[in-house]
Amino acid sequence: MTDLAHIRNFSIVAHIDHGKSTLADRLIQETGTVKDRDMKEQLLDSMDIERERGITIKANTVRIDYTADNGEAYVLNLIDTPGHVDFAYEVSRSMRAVEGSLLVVDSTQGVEAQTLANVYQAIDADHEIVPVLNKIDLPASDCDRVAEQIEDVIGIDATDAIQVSAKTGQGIHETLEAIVQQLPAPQGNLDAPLKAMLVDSWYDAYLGVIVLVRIMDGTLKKGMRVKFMSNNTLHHVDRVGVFRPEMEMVDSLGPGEIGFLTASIKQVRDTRVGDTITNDRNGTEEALTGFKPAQPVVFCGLFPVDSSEFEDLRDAIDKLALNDASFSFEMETSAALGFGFRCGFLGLLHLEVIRDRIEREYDIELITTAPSVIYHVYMKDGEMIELHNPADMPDPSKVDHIEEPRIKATILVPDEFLGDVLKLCQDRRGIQMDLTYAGSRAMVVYDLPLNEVVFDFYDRLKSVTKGYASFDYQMTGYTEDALVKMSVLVNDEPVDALSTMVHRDRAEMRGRAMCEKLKDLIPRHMFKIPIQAAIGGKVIARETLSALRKDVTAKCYGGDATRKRKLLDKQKAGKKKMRQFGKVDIPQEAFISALKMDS
Ligand SMILES: Nc1nc2c(ncn2[C@@H]2O[C@H](COP(=O)(O)OP(=O)(O)OP(=O)(O)O)[C@@H](O)[C@H]2O)c(=O)[nH]1
Repeated sequence: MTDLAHIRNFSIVAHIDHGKSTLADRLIQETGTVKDRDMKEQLLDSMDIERERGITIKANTVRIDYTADNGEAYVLNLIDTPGHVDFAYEVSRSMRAVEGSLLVVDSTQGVEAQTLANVYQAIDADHEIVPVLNKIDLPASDCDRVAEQIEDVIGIDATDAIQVSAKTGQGIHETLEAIVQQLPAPQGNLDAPLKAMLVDSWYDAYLGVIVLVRIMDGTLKKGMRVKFMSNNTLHHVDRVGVFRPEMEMVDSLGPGEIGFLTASIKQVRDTRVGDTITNDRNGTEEALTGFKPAQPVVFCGLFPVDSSEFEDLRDAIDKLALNDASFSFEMETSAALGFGFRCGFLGLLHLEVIRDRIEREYDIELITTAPSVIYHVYMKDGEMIELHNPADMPDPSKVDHIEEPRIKATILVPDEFLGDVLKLCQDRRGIQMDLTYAGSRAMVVYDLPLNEVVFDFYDRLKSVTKGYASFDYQMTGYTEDALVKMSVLVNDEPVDALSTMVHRDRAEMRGRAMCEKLKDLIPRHMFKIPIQAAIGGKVIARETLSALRKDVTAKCYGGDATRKRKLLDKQKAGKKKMRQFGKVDIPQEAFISALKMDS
């Protein structure tokens, strides 16, 4: 157990790609926590998928021993937090477990939307904040400008900001000294009953659920019985340890310390993030406050391309859910797609990550239906229905009104792209709330329907600003609007998986765009195929795909039989990725591409 005065707990807050993981690696390396030869790049991004995408998804933790220039030995606990907007909730909970933050800003870029969102969370959690200007090895680095920006936009003193290159190691020693000197030591009472915060939990195939904890008061010991206060469940603690970053068992953890416990817990769902852990008898009276479970906000259907893989998909989803309490699912049947699952996610990135993992780790090809938000449908009889799937929309004649979720979006963008950003937000039914400047960058705040953002807003934003805009959002609440369900009929058969909720004023435009897209995406068949968009019984847009005999072998006449066979095989493989609707084959990518808008 380490005495409180020699502990420093901190997190690193940054915009995506500003170098948070690289800095963490360097701190670990500089202190000899990991031997040089064991050092892999981006040590804390443990999942392959994270490494490939270069984003940190799960909050990770490491305990670092550091002997400071004053000769004293300190224990530094770093909790690494994710940087993407979907995981804002994970950021907020890990913030509560530490007393300070390093605010990392890329000195070639400056403050971005997620810098702001994350630093405000740190300020909310009463953190002491140490500004760090990273990437000073790059010629485009401009520390004075960025320090000024931090002061102007965030309002914290950046005169003593540490200048760092996480790449070369310059400034790392100064960063470690600042952690020890500027961040406060944790407080806590060793003699009080155990009070520990459940910061995070995940499933490990060997040890069961691993629970990350921050000890507030008292002692957590191996062999003791503890109570999870939210549901009064009792558990026998069979291991206590710390991350260095690999697991190291210890006998106990005391106030201010961060580590983990295992207690033969089978499912992540049995551990609520933010819960208070105490002794089974004579425990603490007061639980920690302020935590709520993460709520999924984006829903979509996942169906196997090959319907015989449904059981494999169920298995994959069950396993993924073991480790991800924020991912929800239930079985769904679609007339068009057969058996599958309706799944809920924290946001689009979360959706993509889960989808990729199913495809890659479990080798199941998926059809993903259009993402949808949760609508509140108020019926004339006073009932309110939460609509997760446009296909389940009740009879409109019985509906009184519909409410949709809205968000407050903050976008930071260089001046020259401002016009395009305003147009994009306007086109997505946005209401401008604020527009300010920080140097040559504009900060715009918009009130937008979440529905207009979940799909391809982020992609569009990146493309109209050549990647220079940054974006962050928060849910604000539900408001009523003129929303209708638009169905799509291919060859007169409704394709339920393509149903969407749209604003009445835009339905026609959307319907037309969707029919045109589908016309390009669906291959020609031997008969004419009408493609229609409809609201209720009324067709609002129509395209016709003309008939064609697609003879791919025509150009190989008289020729080489193997080439001919190869072409036919290739065509067969292409077919596998299609689904039949009535008599029409629709390729998998149509379900997503048809919904992308060009505005
Ligand atoms: N030249 C230079 N490149 C750096 C430095 N620090 C980080 N990088 C590079 O910047 C990119 C992003 O760094 P990461 O550490 O992955 O950024 P991050 O903030 O952790 O990103 P997320 O984990 O996705 O939030 C990587 O390609 C790094 O190699 C630096 O000091 N100098």
